[in-house]
Amino acid sequence: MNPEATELLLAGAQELGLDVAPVLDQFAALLVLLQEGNARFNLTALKTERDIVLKHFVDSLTCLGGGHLDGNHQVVDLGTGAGFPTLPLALMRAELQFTPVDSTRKKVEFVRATAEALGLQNVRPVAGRAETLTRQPEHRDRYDRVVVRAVAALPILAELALPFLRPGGLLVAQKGPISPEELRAGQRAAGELGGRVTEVEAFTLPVLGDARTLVVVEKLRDTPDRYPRREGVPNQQPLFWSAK
Ligand SMILES: C[S@@+](CC[C@H](N)C(=O)[O-])C[C@H]1O[C@@H](n2cnc3c(N)ncnc32)[C@H](O)[C@@H]1O
Repeated sequence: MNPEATELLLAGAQELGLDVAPVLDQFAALLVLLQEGNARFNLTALKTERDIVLKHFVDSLTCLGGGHLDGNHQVVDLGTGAGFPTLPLALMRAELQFTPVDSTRKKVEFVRATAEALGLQNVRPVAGRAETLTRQPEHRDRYDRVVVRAVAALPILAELALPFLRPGGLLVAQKGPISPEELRAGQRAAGELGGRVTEVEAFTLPVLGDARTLVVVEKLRDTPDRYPRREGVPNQQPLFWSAK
């Protein structure tokens, strides 16, 4: 990792109250693996070290804000893509057990190989769509937390994520700015699925100052059996929301 990127990672994490120094070598290794992976199969649009450090690594670490992931939790990362936020979070929090999920097999294989290369014991990737995985007993009502970054609008996330959670579990959604309409639809969808939006916290990304929102949804009771609807329907017909 070049000196500027190293400095930005340390400073960005510090702004979040985190010290990445003990795992700096692993972050540097992750950067190389990501760039190699990108050269083979276009995994992420971010190519420069500066962008990867700020918009993938530091951005992923903002999921630790508010302490919602503190503890020994089983965590699904819904729509992990090239491993975000799972990989940065797993480097920082050995006590969290991650199940990154993605419908694209080549991305899941990349995350598996990368976690192994980094020596991460707490990452067990799974390929599949959330709509189908949450119909399987080993994934339904099982997890303490779902984290998600940059996957879908809140009503869609609620339908895809809440079935993974046990009652009492939390969905922690890291998003850009959220419109009042999306939030209202998300609140109604959460209620329909057995949950409740408990927190909406606007903040800015360290160094860059981009607007972000952390939305937390608590699962209060079992999700009705009719959810999630079949593959693709949550995206095509989001609950309580027609804006796309
Ligand atoms: C824009 S990418 C975001 C990736 C990553 N979370 C990040 O922040 O860089 C969205 C990912 O979600 C996955 N995805 C979308 N809908 C999904 C579903 N229903 N089940 C599983 N994965 C899904 C896609 O395959 C894609 O890799």
